[in-house]
Amino acid sequence: MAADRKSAPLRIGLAGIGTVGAGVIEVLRENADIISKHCPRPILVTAVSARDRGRDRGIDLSGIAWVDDAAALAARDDVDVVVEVIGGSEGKAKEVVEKAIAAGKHVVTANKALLAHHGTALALAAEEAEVALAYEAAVAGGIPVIKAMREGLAANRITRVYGILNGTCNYILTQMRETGREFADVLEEAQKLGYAEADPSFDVDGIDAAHKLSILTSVAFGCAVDFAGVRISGIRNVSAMDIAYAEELGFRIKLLGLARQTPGGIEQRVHACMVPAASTIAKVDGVYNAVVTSGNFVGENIAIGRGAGRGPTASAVVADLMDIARDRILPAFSAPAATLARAVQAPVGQRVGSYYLRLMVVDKPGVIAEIAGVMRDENVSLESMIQRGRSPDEPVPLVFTTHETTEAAIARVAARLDEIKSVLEPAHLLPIETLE
Ligand SMILES: NC(=O)c1ccc[n+]([C@@H]2O[C@H](COP(=O)([O-])OP(=O)(O)OC[C@H]3O[C@@H](n4cnc5c(N)ncnc54)[C@H](O)[C@@H]3O)[C@@H](O)[C@H]2O)c1
Ligand SMILES: N[C@@H](CCO)C(=O)O
Ligand code: NA
Repeated sequence: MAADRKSAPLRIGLAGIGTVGAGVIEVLRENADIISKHCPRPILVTAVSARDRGRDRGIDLSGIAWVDDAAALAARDDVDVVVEVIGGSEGKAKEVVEKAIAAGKHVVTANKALLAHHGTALALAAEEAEVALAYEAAVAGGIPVIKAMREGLAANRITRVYGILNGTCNYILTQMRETGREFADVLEEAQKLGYAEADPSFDVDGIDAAHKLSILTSVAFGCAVDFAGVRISGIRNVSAMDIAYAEELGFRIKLLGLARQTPGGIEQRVHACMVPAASTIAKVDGVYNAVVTSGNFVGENIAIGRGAGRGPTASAVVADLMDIARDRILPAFSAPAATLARAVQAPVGQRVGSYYLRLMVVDKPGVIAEIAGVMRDENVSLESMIQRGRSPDEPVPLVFTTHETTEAAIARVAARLDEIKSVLEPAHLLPIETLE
């Protein structure tokens, strides 16, 4: 019996046949020979479910059972693993995963929103049911970052993890820099390429990166997933002008997710920031993601790869299926779920670092002195200033970089500058991350 099970097919119920789901079928078919070399059990999709049965997806579904209600996949005798690639933190996706676990089926998902909101509870349920909850595709797409952190780096105390965690934003920022095009144009392109979330504001407002960061934080620091503890802002306010000034100042603008252990607790932040143009992360462009992990013995470890799209994401889903077929099942978030306590979150406003500040001002004598006075009052020291172009009729940009200061001090500066009549727009503020 045991020998039979070891070579019997691992049967998949696929919930969702969109970008990722169709990719999973494609990888399993096209790479069947290579997969069988690494894996003692064939992996077969036996049942599928999606919203629209009649849609032409360009893949042959003959011989695969169609299920109208994806949650019914859990009850099928011909399904050992439910692959959830529907998306969304609530609704059908959650029901599918919960029912699968309750029915004793393994789960593989690409759904970071679901895990960010319900990851710890689902991990607990999966452990109690003695089934896998695997989600490599959910964080940094095709990069095996969960595997690296949970296995390859497992002997380390992790002190910091950060990276480019959203392919759509990185694609948009790269295109804006390379072509000077505006944000909205490029977003449409990322959607067409299958990179963006169903609601692309999740990408551009930093929510998707925060979902992923909260999962990484849990794996890295052995705490409960705490999405509410992430401070989030996105890239909507990054303009072509800031991208050009970044270049001039020796930086690139990236949307980063950063988590680290501080004396006051765990700090989790997602925001656009300037990074040194010469740094490795600055050169990670397009749909590529990067995850940089610091461990107390290994030092710094960098993984780079495609973070979104059909092929890379499906590659990660299938790798998880292969682990299940090999009986390699680990606790979802590295530590056993029952030990994942809610970590203290670091207090807000305590970031210490430099800032980029762009103001749009009326070009008249005394403006700079007034601005410098505010900085002096708040004890914020200037590192550089760029003023170019004179125009009595139009707002002109004034760009500053500061020496090290606190987030709270720079926020007070921005609020006070907003009250100056000759400052025409709220300050465009970006942290400068030296990544040291
Ligand atoms: N596209 C990517 O690059 C990528 C990368 C990593 C993770 N993900 C995640 O993978 C998941 C799927 O993303 P996608 O890009 O493939 O989305 P998609 O919109 O292309 O596909 C979603 C699929 O789910 C089906 N679906 C929707 N509601 C359903 C319901 N109630 N019952 C049954 N089926 C339903 C749709 O019919 C469709 O087949 C999401 O969680 C997403 O965040 C996507
Ligand atoms: N929308 C996501 C998909 C990958 O998780 C991104 O652009 O990174
Ligand atoms: Na991954």
